[in-house]
Amino acid sequence: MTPTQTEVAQRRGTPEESDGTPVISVRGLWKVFGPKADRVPDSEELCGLTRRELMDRTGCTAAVRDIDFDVAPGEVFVVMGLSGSGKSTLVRCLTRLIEPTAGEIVFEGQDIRQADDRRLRDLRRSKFSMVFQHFGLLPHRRVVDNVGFGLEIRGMGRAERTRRALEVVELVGLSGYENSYPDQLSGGMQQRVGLARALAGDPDVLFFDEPFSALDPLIRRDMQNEVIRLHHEVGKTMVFITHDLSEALKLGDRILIMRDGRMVQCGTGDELVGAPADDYVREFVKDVPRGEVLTLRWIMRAPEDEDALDGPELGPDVVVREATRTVLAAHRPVKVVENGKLLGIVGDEEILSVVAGQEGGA
Ligand SMILES: Nc1ncnc2c1ncn2[C@@H]1O[C@H](COP(=O)(O)OP(=O)(O)OP(=O)(O)O)[C@@H](O)[C@H]1O
Repeated sequence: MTPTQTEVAQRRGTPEESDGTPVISVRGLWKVFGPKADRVPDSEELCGLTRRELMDRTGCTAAVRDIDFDVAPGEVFVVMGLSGSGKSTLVRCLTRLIEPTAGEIVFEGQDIRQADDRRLRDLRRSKFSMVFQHFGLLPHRRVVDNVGFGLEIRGMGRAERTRRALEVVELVGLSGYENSYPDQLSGGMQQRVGLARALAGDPDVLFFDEPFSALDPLIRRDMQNEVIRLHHEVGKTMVFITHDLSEALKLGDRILIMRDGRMVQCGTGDELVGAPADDYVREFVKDVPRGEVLTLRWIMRAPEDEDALDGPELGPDVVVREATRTVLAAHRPVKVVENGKLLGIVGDEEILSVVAGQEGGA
């Protein structure tokens, strides 16, 4: 499934203000499984081996290899890759559910790798929340008590946690089901309980590990829209793992593509589609409808002497599909303008070449 025009427009409409300080900053992160794993990141020779060679030589698997990235406040940051590319390991390293082998993960000015048990417990209880594919709901507890479970562990009194739980139950659209038990709910509804539970403690960062993979396509689409809606409402920073490109494009402000433990490219959806870093990414994005992802910035051209410059104006970040009607109706080039400055022009030819799928890309 590809994102619809409205969904893309919705995403474009959620810029988050930021002072430029990342919420999470990852540098040189490695996770190597196997004997004497520590020696791998330090050895130029071992780092140069393929996965297979490394396994044969050392018995080790480098699940995450020398990854760097920053997550901005309020951003939906997607980690995407095929099965076995290292997505889960990477994201579990961020909260130290898996101990990284090397590298740095800075959160609130501190390297999470240096955190002692107490700090780590505090981070997991009040700063981070996870939503997994398997909902992990407690079967003998009602929805409201499942949602309030984390608050109970934190020591919050019954009345207060029930009040908070009911608030988030409403937020995720489960009002009326507060007193149901998990097995009385559909898969999609159970995942809404999982979402509510993750939101209840008002965390700084929500981590999603393929949360919707087990849901059927229509419910999955609903849940994706739900995440977009919740993100609009609560503006939380989210790190979302998926192996599904259309899900990544629909949800992600930026997408990090992994292959064999390495980062292949990290960028916005239009950057991945407009300028794929290599053949691997190019192959990944080749079926994406370009008009729904590329913006005018990618297709505009410099005006020439004979071009009329009295056409309508549009911003460079308008998605091609949304600009099509304006451009085709204008009978003269549309000016792409940012902060009063003419960046370029777009005419019928540029639009049609993308919509017809002929535009060249990188
Ligand atoms: N505990 C472990 N011990 C040894 N190797 C592991 C361990 N956990 C993961 N791996 C290996 O690390 C690599 C990355 O696995 P990971 O589960 O992170 O990938 P993934 O992209 O999340 O895949 P999937 O989408 O199938 O979950 C794989 O080759 C996997 O076999």
